[in-house]
Amino acid sequence: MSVLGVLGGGAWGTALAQVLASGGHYVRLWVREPEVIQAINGTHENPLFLPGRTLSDRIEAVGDITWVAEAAAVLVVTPAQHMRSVLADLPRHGQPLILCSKGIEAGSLKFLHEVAREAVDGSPVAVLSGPTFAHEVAAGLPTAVTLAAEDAALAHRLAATIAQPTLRPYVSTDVVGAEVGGAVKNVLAIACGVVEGAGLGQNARAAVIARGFAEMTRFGLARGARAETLSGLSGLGDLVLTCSSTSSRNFSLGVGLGQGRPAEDLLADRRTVAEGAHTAPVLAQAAAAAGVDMPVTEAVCQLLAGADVGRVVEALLTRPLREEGF
Ligand SMILES: NC(=O)c1ccc[n+]([C@@H]2O[C@H](COP(=O)([O-])OP(=O)(O)OC[C@H]3O[C@@H](n4cnc5c(N)ncnc54)[C@H](O)[C@@H]3O)[C@@H](O)[C@H]2O)c1
Ligand SMILES: O=P(O)(O)OC[C@H](O)CO
Repeated sequence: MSVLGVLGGGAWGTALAQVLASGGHYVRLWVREPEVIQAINGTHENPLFLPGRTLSDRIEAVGDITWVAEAAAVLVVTPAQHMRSVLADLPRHGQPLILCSKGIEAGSLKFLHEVAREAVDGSPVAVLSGPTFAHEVAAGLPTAVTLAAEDAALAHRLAATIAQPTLRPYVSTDVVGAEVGGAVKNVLAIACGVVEGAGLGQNARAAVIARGFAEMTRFGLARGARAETLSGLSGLGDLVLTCSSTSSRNFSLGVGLGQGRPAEDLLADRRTVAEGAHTAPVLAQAAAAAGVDMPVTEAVCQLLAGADVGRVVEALLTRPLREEGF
């Protein structure tokens, strides 16, 4: 068994640490919040981000990022917009990085694997993504993910390292495809939450999932993703999960928007991240730059900016008719 590093002691970093430690790995978990470090090392719990789960004593929380640098591999689980600054402090040992966050960097419009390559020159980069509610993974419930790296041998090696009886990675070399699915589904989950919050019905939710998947596919193909990745775990799989459950922070944010509550109120004071709120405007810019039409994403941007739900829905439904397809 190896010593593995995890950057980020939120729900997902903690859940990944837990499933890896339960399989026998020793995990060094870099955590920003001193009170979380104290709780993990003292009472084996993370009440702030993953309440109600007793954690393995093979997890050691550390506040000094240099302590995770020499791990056999480092899982990067920071919010997308903080990945570059966190990685800037990671000493370079050529250790493989497995990116587990979902988003696109604001400003640069870069995918996270591009951010990581720039921030940690010389480290091989992989992406882990898929339908993975943290509390279920931490509870040992069966979960399957995509693990993508351009170097197929690296992807297979990392998959063998992280695979557990309850965590089954499927290997891919389509890094862009794995990233597109995770980033776009968060925005579409907000849209599905709006449908729920505004009481628009289950037909409307299915329509948003199907047409949202069409727009995910359009964008992904334009950016070099492969269709089979987009219709796999990290794309359609995660879209279906996140668009169907209030366990999703993005879906829940959408429910609030659909009920007419302002985004700034819904986002104020929260310690947890709803990545779709950050990704939506960045994705809209990236889509415009690629010449891709993403009407559901545009609608989410308008709702986050305070537009009236009824007007946004009416505008979506009365666009010129078109053929079905991507
Ligand atoms: N929670 C899940 O079920 C889940 C599953 C798959 C992927 N993800 C992705 O994992 C990433 C992390 O999400 P999470 O759910 O673990 O987080 P979380 O919402 O549980 O916790 C917030 C995290 O943000 C960190 N943070 C806040 N401000 C920061 C800063 N300035 N610099 C660095 N870090 C800061 C906190 O330390 C904490 O780790 C996101 O991209 C998310 O989309 C989450
Ligand atoms: O709670 P959400 O909306 O951030 O979704 C969590 C995971 O990304 C689901 O795969």
